[in-house]
Amino acid sequence: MALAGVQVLELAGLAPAPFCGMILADFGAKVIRVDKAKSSVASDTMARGKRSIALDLKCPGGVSVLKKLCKQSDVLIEPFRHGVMENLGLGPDVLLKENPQLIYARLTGFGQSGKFARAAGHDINYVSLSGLLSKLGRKHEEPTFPLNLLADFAGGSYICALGIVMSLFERTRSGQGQVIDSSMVEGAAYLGSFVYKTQNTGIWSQPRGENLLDGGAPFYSTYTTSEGKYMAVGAIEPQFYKELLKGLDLDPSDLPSQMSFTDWPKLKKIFTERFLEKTQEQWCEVFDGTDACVTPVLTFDNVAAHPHNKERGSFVCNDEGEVSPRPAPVLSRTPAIPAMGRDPFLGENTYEILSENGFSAKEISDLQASGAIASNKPKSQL
Ligand SMILES: C[C@H](CCC[C@H](C)C(=O)SCCNC(=O)CCNC(=O)[C@H](O)C(C)(C)COP(=O)(O)OP(=O)(O)OC[C@H]1O[C@@H](n2cnc3c(N)ncnc32)[C@H](O)[C@@H]1OP(=O)(O)O)[C@H]1CC[C@H]2[C@@H]3[C@H](O)C[C@@H]4C[C@H](O)CC[C@]4(C)[C@H]3C[C@H](O)[C@]12C
Repeated sequence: MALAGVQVLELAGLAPAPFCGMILADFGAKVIRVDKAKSSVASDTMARGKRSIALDLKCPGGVSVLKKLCKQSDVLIEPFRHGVMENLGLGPDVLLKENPQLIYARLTGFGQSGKFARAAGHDINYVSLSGLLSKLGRKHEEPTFPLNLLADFAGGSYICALGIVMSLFERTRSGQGQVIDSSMVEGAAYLGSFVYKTQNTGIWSQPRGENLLDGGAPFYSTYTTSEGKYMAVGAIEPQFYKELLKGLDLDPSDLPSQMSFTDWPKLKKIFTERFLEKTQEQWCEVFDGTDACVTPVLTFDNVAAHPHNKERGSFVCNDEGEVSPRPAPVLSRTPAIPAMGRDPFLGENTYEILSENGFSAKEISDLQASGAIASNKPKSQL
């Protein structure tokens, strides 16, 4: 796999760092999640392919274990607000001095500097500060956030993973590590570059929810079908719009012109009424295989069984019967091979990780006795 041979330490966090670690694990990195020794519940629901070590970083023994692991690792991902790592004596100055090749990824909401650097926050706060939340939502409604996808995972996990991979690539030339300041506010804003950089084109000239791509246009929206399911319509270009009207059995000469936005509410009403005439399956029969850009809104229950997704194997099922998306993108020679086993218990792999990283059996039992580490495995594993 593409990241084989890369060792990553992921300090346990809520959602963005776990997904970042999972991406790296899916593509072959050896990802070690560092859990709290005193914790009993894992909040990491994206632990695929990871192992877990439990350390108490509030005690000197735990800190020195982490330092030693960092000396032998390529990447550290830390998910705490600014200042937490420094307070633990594990700031980048310390760790990069000991291992100048370390890539020290700091995945936070507000970044390492600025007024909010030490403030608590969640996805919705980061999207709001990115400017993008002001653009999301239906007409006359409050801004609507797309679950916690935009900042946590797209602007957070993915952007941070990209930073890590770029740093690994650069390190092959310079031999040096570096610090990644991955702010979810900035990651989300950066993903919104298209929206920022098209502000003067006129496509956002109307209030929120009344524009081309924010649900204002009748040909870029969702519609309810006769049995209460939904179809998604994205027929922007005139040739595709023509196919849409054909599928809906509407005569263009009876309708206002496509780009007359003052007529969009009227056109939307016509489309709404038409979509209510058939079931989702019937509309798929009409539109599948055409260029009308009309697709069913699939649910988690039927997404894996959809013929297109099934043919490509876009979803995988693990040993526990849990269906989840296959890692993307697909690399032709070194594709990701997601692990199929269950997630690790907290501290399940503490002993094996320590011994792999050069700790003797005596050192491990001393650490255990001092409370610096914890394990979910019986001592006979030593
Ligand atoms: C799905 C839920 C998660 C929702 C995601 C939400 C929408 C987000 O937006 S996540 C993004 C949050 N923001 C960030 O990550 C930005 C950067 N981080 C922060 O700003 C902060 O970390 C913080 C605000 C998120 C949290 O602040 P907090 O004060 O708690 O933490 P920090 O200041 O960072 O400091 C950490 C302290 O901990 C110490 N530490 C760290 N490691 C160790 C160690 N090894 N040993 C000792 N000490 C350690 C560190 O030193 C700091 O100490 P100090 O404060 O003294 O400095 C999910 C949320 C809950 C989940 C559910 C739950 O877990 C129960 C179930 C579990 C089960 O397994 C699965 C189902 C669950 C129901 C589970 C389901 C979901 O996962 C959740 C609902």
